[in-house]
Amino acid sequence: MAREQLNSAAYSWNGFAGRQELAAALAGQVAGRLTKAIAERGEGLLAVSGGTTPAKFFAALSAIPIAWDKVIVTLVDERFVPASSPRSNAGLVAANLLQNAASAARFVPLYHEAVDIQDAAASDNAALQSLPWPLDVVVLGMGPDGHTASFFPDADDLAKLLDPSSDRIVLPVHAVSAGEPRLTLSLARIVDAGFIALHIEGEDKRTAFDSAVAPGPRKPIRAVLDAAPKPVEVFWAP
Ligand SMILES: O=C(O)[C@H](O)[C@@H](O)[C@H](O)[C@H](O)COP(=O)(O)O
Repeated sequence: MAREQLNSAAYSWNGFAGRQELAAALAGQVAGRLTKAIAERGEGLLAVSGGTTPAKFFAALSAIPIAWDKVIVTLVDERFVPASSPRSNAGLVAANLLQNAASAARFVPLYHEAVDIQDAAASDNAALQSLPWPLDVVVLGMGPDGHTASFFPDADDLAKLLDPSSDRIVLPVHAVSAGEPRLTLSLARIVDAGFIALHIEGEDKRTAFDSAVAPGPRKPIRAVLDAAPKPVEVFWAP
């Protein structure tokens, strides 16, 4: 497996020659971590991101025959739209990950009808308390602006979203650059995960990542790297 290993205290770089090779490798890692969690505590808790990057990874993971009936899948973040919307991360996960062997998993969405995003976040926060925290696996994406989850640089209350000591599970997000209002897991819950992967593809994302880890104004992805108690595993392909 042709991969480029670059390490630092905050992250471990796993570079792949192609996106399909990355998808197979990341899916294997995630499946292995979930299987270990199931062996150790009887269940596995996985949070995945949406967007345009994860589809190949989701398809590869969905086909791996682990004990999916003991896996709970939720979202790192969600747009404030119903699952029927083409913008829905729940819809993306349903169509690409909760298929094949993985169709046996339990899915916990973030979106539900609510008066506004604050109400939706508050009821999510209550509902998700009962999940078997901490996350065993979280798979993050990243935008060219260095956002991850829904930690957009122009978000209202960004400091609250990035507070590593927050006791919140789900927070509301208002950010002009995000498009619609968002629901996001807090940074505190994300960095508490047993395995933190960052899945990025393309030269623009590599440039954005290199910029985010270089000295200079701190971008949201850097807040995650800084707060994570163990190196974040970065998976990248051109
Ligand atoms: O809801 C979302 O959009 C994601 O959770 C978000 O954090 C995503 O990972 C990045 O925006 C990258 O998105 P792309 O994969 O589309 O580049």
